[in-house]
Amino acid sequence: MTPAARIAAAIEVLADIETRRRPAGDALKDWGLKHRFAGSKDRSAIGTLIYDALRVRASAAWIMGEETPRAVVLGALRRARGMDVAAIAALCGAGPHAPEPLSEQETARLAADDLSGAPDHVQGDYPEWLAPSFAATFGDHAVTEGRALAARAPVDLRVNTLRTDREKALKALSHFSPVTTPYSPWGLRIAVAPDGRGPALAAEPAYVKGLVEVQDEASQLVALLSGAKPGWQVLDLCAGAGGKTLALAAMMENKGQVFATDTDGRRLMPIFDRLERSGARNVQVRAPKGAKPVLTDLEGRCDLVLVDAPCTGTGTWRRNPDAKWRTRPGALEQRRQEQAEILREAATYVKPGGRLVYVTCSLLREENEDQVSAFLAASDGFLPLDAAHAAKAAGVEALGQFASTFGPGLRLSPATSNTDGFYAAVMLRS
Ligand SMILES: C[S@@+](CC[C@H](N)C(=O)[O-])C[C@H]1O[C@@H](n2cnc3c(N)ncnc32)[C@H](O)[C@@H]1O
Repeated sequence: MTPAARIAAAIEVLADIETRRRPAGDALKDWGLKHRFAGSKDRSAIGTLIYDALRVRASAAWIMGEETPRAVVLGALRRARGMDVAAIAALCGAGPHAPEPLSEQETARLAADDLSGAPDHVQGDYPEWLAPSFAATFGDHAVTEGRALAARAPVDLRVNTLRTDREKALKALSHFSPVTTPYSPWGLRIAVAPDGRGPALAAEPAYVKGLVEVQDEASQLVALLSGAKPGWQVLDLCAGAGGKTLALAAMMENKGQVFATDTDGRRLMPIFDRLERSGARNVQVRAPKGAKPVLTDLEGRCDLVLVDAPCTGTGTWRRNPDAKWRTRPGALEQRRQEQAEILREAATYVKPGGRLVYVTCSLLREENEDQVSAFLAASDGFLPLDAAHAAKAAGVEALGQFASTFGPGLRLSPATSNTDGFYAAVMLRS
């Protein structure tokens, strides 16, 4: 396919996403099935363009003066790709499968690229319904944080210390030119190519042999902050596919026990292969059994309970630009209620002298500091550990600079720590 035909295809797929409210991945897959002549490079280029368009959907539509899929894709070529109007004009109308030629108005709007007068949520490319939460969390930095969340993310890997060390992993992956991450002692970072393609890791020997796992640096850091030690009894209450579970097992050097559970058994499915690959042998997966409790024996027994809570996922928009527009306004309140319930339950498994660590991949204070403060106010016997202290104790003193000013815990974000957005608070039970 020509570059112009790929743009026309991206407009078509974006129309499908918007009119049928479909996840981008599903719409792209369907398009590929119906257009078998398109090769993997074509599909990847179309997908990258759609994700770039979703990153800057609001600002692209604003500069174009309309919200049609065509306007969003053309605006994104300008705003996300930095193409000038002549380059965009050269693609439109270039052959039978290209988008229609630019109109005079489109040419003028692309040339002006004018965001003056746009509200913060448009300038920062986040949903209007989240504007009050962004303002409450970031104040004057809301646009900066939104823009950083609208950028592409690198691929971060966690070196699995059960199998190797960072030097050896760096060598094994040297053909991808990885660099070490600034904060996590286990982190490697690989830049994505200008076409948006990341490294093909699934077939990479270092990955297949479990030397590395894909995990954003912030996700590694919140596991590190938990302070898990060899020999501990640890409950990973919202284990999902096991990203944090694997990091905890490595921190514990396979000594002690990690209990990994999740109310959604399907989400736990990938954990079994991942455990096998990683060489983690101290993890017991407690899959849900209908209404039958599966954790009763752990009540009051755990040194550490990690709550990697369900959340709006605002911190991961760099990797899921689709999600920022698909999340509905009611979701924040629903997540808040779930988080409060999970925290109450999690507290029952912590032994006296043990710790409860609350984590989200959201940046919103309603899901983070406010949630933890409300839990602490309502529960006897838990005290927050100062964030700078927790960071120092975990060997990542530099994270103290990200201590929250709204309450307990610390917050990482693309704009401040150049990671995904995460929040973590450590609470100690007396
Ligand atoms: C942020 S995800 C976990 C990600 C995972 N820890 C990782 O590192 O890959 C949150 C998980 O919480 C689970 N969840 C939701 N409500 C729950 C509850 N009441 N108890 C336990 N898990 C719950 C969801 O099914 C989801 O898998």
